Amino acid sequence: MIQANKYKGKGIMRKLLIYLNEYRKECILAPLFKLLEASFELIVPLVVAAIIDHGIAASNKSYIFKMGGVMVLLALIGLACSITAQYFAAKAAVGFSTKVRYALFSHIQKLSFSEMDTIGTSTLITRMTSDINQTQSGVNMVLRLFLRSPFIVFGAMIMAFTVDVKAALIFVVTIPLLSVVVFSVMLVSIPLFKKVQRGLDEVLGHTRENLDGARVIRAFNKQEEETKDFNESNAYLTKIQMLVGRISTLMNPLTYVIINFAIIAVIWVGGRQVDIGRISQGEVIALVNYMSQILVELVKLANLIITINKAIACGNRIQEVLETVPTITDSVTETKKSASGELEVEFSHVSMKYAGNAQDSLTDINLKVKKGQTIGIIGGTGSGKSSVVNLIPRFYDVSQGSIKVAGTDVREYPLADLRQRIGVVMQKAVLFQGTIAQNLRWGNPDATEEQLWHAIEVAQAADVVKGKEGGLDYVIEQGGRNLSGGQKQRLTIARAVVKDPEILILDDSASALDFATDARLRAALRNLQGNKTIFIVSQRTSSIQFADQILVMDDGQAVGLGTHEELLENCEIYREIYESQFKKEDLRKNGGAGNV
Ligand SMILES: Nc1ncnc2c1ncn2[C@@H]1O[C@H](COP(=O)(O)OP(=O)(O)OP(=O)(O)O)[C@@H](O)[C@H]1O
Repeated sequence: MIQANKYKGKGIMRKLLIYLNEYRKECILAPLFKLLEASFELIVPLVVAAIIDHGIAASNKSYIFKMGGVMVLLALIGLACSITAQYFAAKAAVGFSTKVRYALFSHIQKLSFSEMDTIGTSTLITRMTSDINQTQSGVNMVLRLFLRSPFIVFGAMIMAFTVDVKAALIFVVTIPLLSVVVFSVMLVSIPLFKKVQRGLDEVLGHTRENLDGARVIRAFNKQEEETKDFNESNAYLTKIQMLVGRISTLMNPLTYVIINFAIIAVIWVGGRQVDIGRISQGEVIALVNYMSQILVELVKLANLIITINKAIACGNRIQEVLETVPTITDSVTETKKSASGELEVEFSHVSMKYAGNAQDSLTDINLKVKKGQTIGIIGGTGSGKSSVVNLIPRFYDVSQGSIKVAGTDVREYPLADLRQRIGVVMQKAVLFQGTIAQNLRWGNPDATEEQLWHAIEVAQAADVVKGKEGGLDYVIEQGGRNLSGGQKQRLTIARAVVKDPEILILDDSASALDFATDARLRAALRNLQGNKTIFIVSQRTSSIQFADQILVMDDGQAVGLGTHEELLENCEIYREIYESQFKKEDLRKNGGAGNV
């Protein structure tokens, strides 16, 4: 379940239906043409009756041909109506799904990290793809069949009454009986269809996870186990689908038994009416035809209701995402100017809890960072280092306390203004399909080639770019898959430098760099123009030991704050980390570390 969701369950899919507003004309014309088609269909049994009574009975060939022609004409008009209805229904349904897809995509862009964490990427992909497709076919079917099928059922009954009241009474008994069978089968199938849907979701989720982790699966030789797991969810899906299939197949024998009995009754009653001269033989055939039409339409109606149910379920799931209120909103339109003094970033009694977590991930963090300072953040895995820096650009919001950037609370900035000041290099290096130059210009579309090369030099990525065919024009493939992890890391650092932010955050982003390159990177960052404030998150003391201040994190708490020397003196955790690594570095005789 989506936590931030404010879905109240009322007005099923109502919010989605506004996306049909622009297609009102199509929503009226499609059912209208379907009704026209149905009206012509209802005339056909009468034409057949006329052919039997006046053509065959009187061996009047020209009459048979004439009425045959009428039947063909009726069929052609019906076909034209049906195609027109299909055109309007498809136009409305496709237009609807395009708009919903756009709305959903735009809404997802507004969601903050917190909602993205809670909903999950794979769920969002399902909403964007199969759920929208399902609602699209629901809208299409509703527009075409929702009026048509009941119209034919009642129309055929009324036509039967115009033929003969006594025989038509059989319809009055048969229709409810048929309805009970058809709708009972439908009622049993609907929950099973929901299970099928869930089974499909599971198979889809399994496939996605497997494809995402294909390399790890092979590396760990887990292909067989994965195939076995997949088979299990696939077998479950097959089992449920077979069950639904079996129940649905019950519908045919049952309905045909009822219809055949009804037809026998019609022929019997009709025959007697023919004997006493009240109706003709052709009219008896017309009654039989009407009975068959009713059966076909009731079955269509039951399928339609199943499709509607599925569409509503999918529509509600889409609506849930659309109704998820972003926790971080961009309500401020103008940055309030405050006297910042010399402080660039200030944490005051900051605590933070992730949605769905029982405990705070950060507790009472205080930190004052002056303009131009370099801050190192160190601590064990899961100690809260990334959480600290993620609060500065408001990827998440504090639960308590406040964070100020240049003297103003981060919540009082328009988000774009705040994030424009900050360059973030995330732990996971992500690049997008396009040339290296295009990727580097993400934060500054007007950057000159000279600026790009400067940033590349700073990020120690010159060898990477020069080594690629085309240099800056080298095309990075989707997800940066034609680059190594370290190459990606360097390019993401260069991308942040091109943005020329006031505050630069490097979240463990030099982990793939060797010590010497890491040291050169830090020296280059220090020499950047514009007195930048730099946050370096790292697990390596060598990466942060020459920072102006070092924040030591442990289990969400700041257990130390000071310079390297001060911390060695009075912070046990820092000392432990340093000593454990210092010895290793010493053994390796790595002279590159710590020269900044
Ligand atoms: N998106 C999230 N949702 C829920 N809990 C989270 C989320 N991100 C982090 N946490 C939790 O918050 C705590 C701090 O995580 P954080 O990522 O800040 O640690 P870290 O020090 O950066 O770790 P690492 O060095 O391994 O990256 C951890 O216990 C983690 O499980």
